[in-house]
Amino acid sequence: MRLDVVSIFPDYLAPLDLSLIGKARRDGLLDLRVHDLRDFTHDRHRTVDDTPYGGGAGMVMKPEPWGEALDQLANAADSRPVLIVPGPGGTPFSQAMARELADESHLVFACGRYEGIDERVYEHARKRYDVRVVSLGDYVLNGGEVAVLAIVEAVARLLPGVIGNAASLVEESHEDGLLEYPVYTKPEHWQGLSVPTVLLSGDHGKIAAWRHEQRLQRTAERRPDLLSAPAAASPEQLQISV
Ligand SMILES: COC(=O)c1ccnc(N)c1
Repeated sequence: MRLDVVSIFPDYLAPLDLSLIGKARRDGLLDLRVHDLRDFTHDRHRTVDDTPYGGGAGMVMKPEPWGEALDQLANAADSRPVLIVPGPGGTPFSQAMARELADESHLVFACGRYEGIDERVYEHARKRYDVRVVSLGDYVLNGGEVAVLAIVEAVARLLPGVIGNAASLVEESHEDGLLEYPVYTKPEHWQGLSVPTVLLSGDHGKIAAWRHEQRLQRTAERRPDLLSAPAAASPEQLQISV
């Protein structure tokens, strides 16, 4: 997968050089390139923003640098890329969206700052990209970079070979509509607290059943909305106590 990120703060994306994502890049599983938007300006001050038409507070990102950057990246694409612009007014990001994006061959991320990007950039980009505005939740950030870090990690970890043991992707929260079960490791006793005995039994059937029950309990307690989704049964139907 090819990923391009355009930002006026490219150093914000440095964490993508670390850990499993960094290893995936070094192993050639991920072709991730970060670009400085100011490299697509041509004035002495490398200007990327200006005052908003119609007045109002703050500054708006100018269309020319974005247009040049996105045209250049589209020219480098083998197929129609997906352009993801993180923003509070976007489609809520989800594990399902992460899985969908993991099947794409080329993702381009535009990190907005200030009061946002001139709307004509979105219109222009739609000629060559599948444009999607994506939100991490109902809150506002100063820029799209933090959201890009989250989205790239959620997507990249689903790519073959990125996570050493693909089995660890199974039964994760949201993978099948339920939250994950509680996990334990040595020591068996700690601060007067012990590991549930079923996990020491060696009975894999009982352990699997206990873990599934725990997932249902946790989901009912923390995210009952997931259980009320059409695809899932209700707690009563699942015959669990809440
Ligand atoms: C500038 O970007 C944001 O404020 C943003 C991006 C993604 N999700 C959000 N909830 C906010």
